[in-house]
Amino acid sequence: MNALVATNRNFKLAARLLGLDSKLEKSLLIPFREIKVECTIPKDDGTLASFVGFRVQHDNARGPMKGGIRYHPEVEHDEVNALAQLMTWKTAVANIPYGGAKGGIGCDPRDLSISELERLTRVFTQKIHDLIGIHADVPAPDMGTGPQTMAWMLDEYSKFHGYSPAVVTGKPIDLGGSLGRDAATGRGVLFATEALLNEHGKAISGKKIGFGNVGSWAARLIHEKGGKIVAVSDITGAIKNSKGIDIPRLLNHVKENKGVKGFEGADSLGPESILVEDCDILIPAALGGIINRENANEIKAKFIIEAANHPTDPEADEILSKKGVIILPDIYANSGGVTVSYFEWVQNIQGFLWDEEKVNNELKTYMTKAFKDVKKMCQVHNCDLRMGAFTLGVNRVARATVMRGWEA
Ligand SMILES: NC(=O)C1=CN([C@@H]2O[C@H](COP(=O)(O)OP(=O)(O)OC[C@H]3O[C@@H](n4cnc5c(N)ncnc54)[C@H](OP(=O)(O)O)[C@@H]3O)[C@@H](O)[C@H]2O)C=CC1
Ligand SMILES: O=C(O)CCC(=O)C(=O)O
Repeated sequence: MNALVATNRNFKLAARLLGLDSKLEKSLLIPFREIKVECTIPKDDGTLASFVGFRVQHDNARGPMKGGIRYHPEVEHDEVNALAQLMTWKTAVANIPYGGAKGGIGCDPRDLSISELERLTRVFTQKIHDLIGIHADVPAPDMGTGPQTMAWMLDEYSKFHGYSPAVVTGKPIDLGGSLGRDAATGRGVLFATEALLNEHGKAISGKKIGFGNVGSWAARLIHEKGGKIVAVSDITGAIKNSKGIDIPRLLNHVKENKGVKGFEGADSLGPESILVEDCDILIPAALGGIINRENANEIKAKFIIEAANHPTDPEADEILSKKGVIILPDIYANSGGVTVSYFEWVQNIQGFLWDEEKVNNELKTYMTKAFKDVKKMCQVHNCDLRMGAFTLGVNRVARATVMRGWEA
């Protein structure tokens, strides 16, 4: 299912549960601003290459718009719109003073050299610099981007506006990045998983996950807590060891080989079959829409923790719910990244650096509080965790919108 259709469907279900006025519902759904830019760069061989870049600013009722920048071949209009909308509800669920945005460039970063990626990032920043800003819209990394991308964005933005570290988060530490941001989404996934399992009287045991920034940090931290990771995948392939994968050794292998493929100590798997492997907890941590009506019936996990954004189609949601599978939704489960981005922004504005322990403790406090808030909405509306999170987020944004004078 198209990502925007799926996200709109979840929003509308939440709006009905909340009894939102239909005009307010429509206004909350329509993005504040959609930016589409052409980015042409000279390649290293002297030829020109053109790419399309997007920034969708969905809503700013609760504060500056916030969300990552994705470099991936599948980046397109509807997907970026859906991701921007999810950011609006996510920042509200986390109860941090932001709205939502998302951006990206349709490109395969694996096919571009470092200098080509730098030129592309600088051209993109030149095209959007007057529409982002510390109190307007604050980008961060997402798939295919990282601290280096944010360093280039910061540098290019600062040429127009003066040195402004708080204009992006997820920066290198030397440029004002926060300790703990790199691990934050994965650490938040761990805290979210613990909160859910605790409620069900269980402890961390077997899992499987994608293996980028979020997936590899989640795997590392869950492994440290005694969890058994039985299968992981990335773009190079999927691997499995039902006795548990040696995660520290796998992390070294990935560093040296740029992927999980060829890891000794696990068998290789078809990329599709990883989702339906026998395990207690499934943690999708890559692309959207991978759990759908084609595979939902085959999933054996009892819990799904959505580290990725919108990994589960609404049709799959229905099938899984009938099977009794419990899904911890993206707008709560992966909110650790944007929460520590908020801490980074606060540190930059104050010109003060927190130690990592403070970052991690604050993150745990926010994640625990958000879990309780989501659960409360589940009780009020007699709904599942996804609708609990959506009603929580949408209600907070709706209230802020009305208080700011939407009626006028
Ligand atoms: N970074 C963050 O702070 C946050 C990220 N998220 C979400 O988490 C998810 C992962 O993001 P992040 O870890 O940052 O991104 P990364 O780019 O670090 O990792 C992405 C992972 O997905 C894999 N991948 C990419 N394309 C495919 C494909 N076609 N098939 C299978 N695997 C693929 C990559 O493989 P390979 O490494 O081999 O390319 C990699 O393992 C995304 O949904 C993102 O929106 C959510 C909240 C915050
Ligand atoms: O850290 C941020 O600002 C945004 C992270 C993000 O893109 C996400 O949560 O999906």
